[in-house]
Amino acid sequence: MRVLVVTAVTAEGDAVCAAAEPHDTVRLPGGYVVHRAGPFDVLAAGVGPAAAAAGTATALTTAALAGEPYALAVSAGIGGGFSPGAPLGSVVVADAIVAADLGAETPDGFTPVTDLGFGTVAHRPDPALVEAVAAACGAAAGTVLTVSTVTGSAARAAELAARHPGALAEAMEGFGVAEAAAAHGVPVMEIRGVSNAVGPRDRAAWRIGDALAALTGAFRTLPGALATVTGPAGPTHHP
Ligand SMILES: O=C(O)c1cccc(C(=O)CC[C@H]2O[C@@H](n3cnc4c(=O)[nH]cnc43)[C@H](O)[C@@H]2O)c1
Repeated sequence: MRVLVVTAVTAEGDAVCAAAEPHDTVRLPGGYVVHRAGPFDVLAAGVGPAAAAAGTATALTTAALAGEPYALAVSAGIGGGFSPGAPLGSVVVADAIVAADLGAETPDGFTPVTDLGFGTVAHRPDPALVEAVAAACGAAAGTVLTVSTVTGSAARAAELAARHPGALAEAMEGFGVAEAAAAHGVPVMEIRGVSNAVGPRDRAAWRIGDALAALTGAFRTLPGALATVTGPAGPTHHP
């Protein structure tokens, strides 16, 4: 069973690869480079949902055309944590991957695109998979928001928390990975090591090293957790 892991940057990809035995590197169309370690094919696709979707779609399409489709796509990296549920250095596993700013501003406030009659704003990973992975790595499970603008104020953090009561973290790629995975009928997950608090900008308080170490720890437990839910064949694939 092979798992596609999509990160934004190389440092996050390295943290995932550190959890498994590295083997080779594969080049994909578009200049993408996939580092293979244990069951993980790790692709640093760039920052933001569009880059994540483009990279994920390229990897999934390449694998499908080769007759070796992925069993699971995982969006992984560092992220901001909502207090008090997601402290710095902890891990969050998404039970919902939600595009928090995909919509329209109206006189009554933000309106998601789904309320306007089109699109999708949420993907929900398999609950059994979420539960098993979160339990194995000691993570909290909750909504992970995908934003195109990093939250930098208490007011915006409060607005997001009010609109998404189950939100534990925010990052910038999960929804892009999930959209591409959904288009290919491939199950999706999102796993974040918490590097900073969602709220007022405070770069001195970031704990990127701790978040990356937590990510490595989570990926060490992932193969065992997946096996308990799916068996050796991996999650159900819907071509
Ligand atoms: O300059 C800032 O104030 C700032 C604050 C947080 C994150 C950034 C980034 O440019 C990192 C974006 C990168 O890392 C993920 N990430 C990490 N923390 C957050 C967050 O609090 N909100 C959204 N994304 C975050 C994200 O997935 C990107 O890949 C700058």
